[in-house]
Amino acid sequence: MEVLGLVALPNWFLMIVAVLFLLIMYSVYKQSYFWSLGIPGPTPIPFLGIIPSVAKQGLQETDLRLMQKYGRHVGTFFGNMPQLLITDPEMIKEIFVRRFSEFTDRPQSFRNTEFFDSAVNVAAGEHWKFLRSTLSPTFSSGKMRNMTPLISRCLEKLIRNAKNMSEGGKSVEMKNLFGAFTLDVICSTGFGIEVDSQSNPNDPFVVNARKAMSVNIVGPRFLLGMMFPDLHRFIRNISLLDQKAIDFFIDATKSVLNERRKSTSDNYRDLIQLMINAHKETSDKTAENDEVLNYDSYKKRGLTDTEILANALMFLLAAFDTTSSLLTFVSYCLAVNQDVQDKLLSEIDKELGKTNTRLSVTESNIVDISNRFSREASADTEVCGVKIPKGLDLTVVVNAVHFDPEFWPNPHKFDPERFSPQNKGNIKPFTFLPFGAGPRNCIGMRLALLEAKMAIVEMLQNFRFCIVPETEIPPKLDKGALTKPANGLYLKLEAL
Ligand code: HEM
Repeated sequence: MEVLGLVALPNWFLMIVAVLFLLIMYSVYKQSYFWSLGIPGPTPIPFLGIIPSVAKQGLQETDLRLMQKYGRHVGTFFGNMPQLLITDPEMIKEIFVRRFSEFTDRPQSFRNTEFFDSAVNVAAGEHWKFLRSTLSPTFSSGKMRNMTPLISRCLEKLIRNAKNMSEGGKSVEMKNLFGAFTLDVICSTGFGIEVDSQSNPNDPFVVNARKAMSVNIVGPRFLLGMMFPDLHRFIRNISLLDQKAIDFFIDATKSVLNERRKSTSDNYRDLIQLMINAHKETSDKTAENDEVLNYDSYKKRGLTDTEILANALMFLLAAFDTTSSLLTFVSYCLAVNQDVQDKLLSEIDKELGKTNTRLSVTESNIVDISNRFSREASADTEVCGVKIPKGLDLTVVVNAVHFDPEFWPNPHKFDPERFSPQNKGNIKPFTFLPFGAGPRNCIGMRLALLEAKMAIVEMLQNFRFCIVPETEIPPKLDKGALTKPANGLYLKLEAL
């Protein structure tokens, strides 16, 4: 074809230009979303939105910059997916607690293959209410206490491995050490399977667990979903996770289920057994969520095998990296702040043997292991004067709240005293959100805190955490959605 009678352009070239033009128009149309709502935010890059900035600076840094520049609610695009980022405690309270019934579900982009629709963190509407009410008693304080013998066995392996790794004064990579421990704990408390991840890294359970957990967040399937949100329902059954590893766990869980159904023993204390028995349990009445949801009224049947399989897998994925990162940062903070380590040791000596030991150090360290958590608006509405259309992804930026000097004076100081009984009352509501907020907060919080506290106490009774020349201060953080060290975290474990 000739253009203005001057140059002859091949048809294929014009076709490509036309397709590109249409694609850019599609993206500009999608990304005009926040302009029409009058919500502030950066000018999006077609198709990519904030992805280039996340790839370059990491999610945490990008979020912090956006919130500093645009305020407590910012309209952004992850690819072509609109996300309203929030750090306003009033807005968080409205969405996550007061008007929870209008914002119950997680955003569409959260959905993986159909199999995972049966997992409590993905399930929607009435199905989520049923799953949450049936699974909640599984994580009650009493059930967690029953799990302590399982955790104690993993602690023995942790200490043995820590001794081996630190032999001859060698520095120890803490994420690796605690990663093996948390994997042992979730295999044992979740599936009733004993592994020693550190000593037997080739155990098929360990190999597949690691594969299942290494999600490439900026992989092709994820990017395609973000750039073309309208295609989501067509591509959703392409797994975001390593399908072979997932299949391994489905088979392993199926055989545990079959064995349990044949067994007459009532000695099993793990999550699989608790899920098999879940419908017989009543809710933990002390749980704040029960007041909001009246969980017992939703429990109408037992869990199906698919629901047990999907949730067992989800617990594995949710428990591993989070708790091991928490432990890694606790050990780092104690190594850098020897005075706090001394104080904690004397606290442990005083409290040991008592139940419910307060370890404010652990609490202060869960600050932002999960950088973000989200809900979806079920209808067009308005919150705190901000227009929210149906389907919008509302995401709390946890690290921006936790490092906000207006809520946390001197936010980068490691100061566990902020969480002491005397000071706890000064914390502004909805500014401390390590496990999310409202009835859909982290269901595994008690298990995570129990295992983390037990591990810290045991480690401190055997070692002193010390920094070495390889210790990165402050540690460079991974660019993804979870706060973890980018290059590992090296410490010396001085035997006591
Ligand atoms: C330090 C460790 C952990 C941290 C920091 C953490 C953090 C979180 C956060 C921020 C959420 C989102 C809450 C919301 O949307 O309001 C969440 C949800 C969830 N967590 Fe955890 N978590 C941890 C450990 C665990 C463990 C050990 C398990 C299970 C064994 C677990 C299972 C879940 C599940 C199933 C959900 C989804 C709940 C639902 O949608 O109803 N987490 N977690």
